[in-house]
Amino acid sequence: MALASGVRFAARALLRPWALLRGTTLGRTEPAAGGGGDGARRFGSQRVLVEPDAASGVAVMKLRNPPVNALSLELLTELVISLEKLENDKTFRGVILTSDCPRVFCAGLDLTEICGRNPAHCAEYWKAMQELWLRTYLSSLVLVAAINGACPAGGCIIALSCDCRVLADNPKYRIGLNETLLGIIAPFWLKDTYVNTIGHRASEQALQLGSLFPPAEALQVGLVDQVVPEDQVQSTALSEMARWLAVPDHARQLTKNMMRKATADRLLRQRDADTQNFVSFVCRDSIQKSLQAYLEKLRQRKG
Ligand SMILES: CCCC/C=C\CC(=O)SCCNC(=O)CCNC(=O)[C@H](O)C(C)(C)COP(=O)(O)OP(=O)(O)OC[C@H]1O[C@@H](n2cnc3c(N)ncnc32)[C@H](O)[C@@H]1OP(=O)(O)O
Repeated sequence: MALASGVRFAARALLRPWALLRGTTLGRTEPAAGGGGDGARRFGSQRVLVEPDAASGVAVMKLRNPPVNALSLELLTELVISLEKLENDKTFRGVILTSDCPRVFCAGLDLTEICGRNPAHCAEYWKAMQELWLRTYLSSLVLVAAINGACPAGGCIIALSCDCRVLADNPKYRIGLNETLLGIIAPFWLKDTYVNTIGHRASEQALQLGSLFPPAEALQVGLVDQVVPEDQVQSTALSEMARWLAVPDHARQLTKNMMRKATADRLLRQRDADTQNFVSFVCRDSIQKSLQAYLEKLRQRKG
């Protein structure tokens, strides 16, 4: 029965991707009425706005932590809770992840969470980052990243954990794991996610150079799946979502798990060691100095 309804839904969505827009504010400038159409009720938290559309089974999850969606401990926690809520509600089959902040999808780790902080806080923070990656990378939902702004480091990891990525064609919106430029290194599970997406040689080079790819290069290296004009990112993400939802959930979910379980298990087997490695690394004086200098440089630039 579920399969039949799943197929029926998919046919409808494939014919009219815009049908998925119903009840969301996507494509509309004015603030949505209280709850959108079809009884959809927006929910979320201070830093994550969720616009569910029960009729389509698709929710839009917007990061809303101005000015740059830096991954604070609160944002990490609220993202995990919002995703878990949608996964537990069988009405929903897909989530589009996007930004509510102009020009930035997500600026990566909130550096103030690890600069000048004690080891206990750094450990708590890193566990939250691990949890978000595990939740998104292994999600039973279809996750489509609608990348409507800059997407460095931790932001890139969130996008890479999705099933596919649509990037706005703006040369300022660069994407990549640029950790080495801050004097830090990506942990193995970020490396693994990169390798699984763009291959070993491309990852080896991009990780060492801390490459931030402009849209055309990101598409060429396979870091994103589509590059479209900025005003088409959300509609393209919806069309892509319809393509993925045309597949019966059970078969797609088992296949996703087959493809990703080994990578996730590597972290699950050594999660405490990974946390200890992170804490001992970032709490080194030399690394603290490097991060402080980077933050200072950021604060001095403008625009
Ligand atoms: C040890 C292993 C860890 C591996 C895992 C992940 C690593 C990381 O994620 S480290 C973080 C990497 N992130 C970056 O390198 C991005 C840094 N930010 C930028 O490049 C720009 O801010 C960005 C392109 C995202 C946006 O540019 P603008 O729109 O011009 O904004 P501003 O640069 O003016 O920034 C506004 C405001 O935000 C502060 N900011 C920016 N990024 C961060 C951040 N990641 N953490 C904390 N704060 C950040 C910036 O300093 C400005 O602050 P104010 O001057 O106080 O307004």
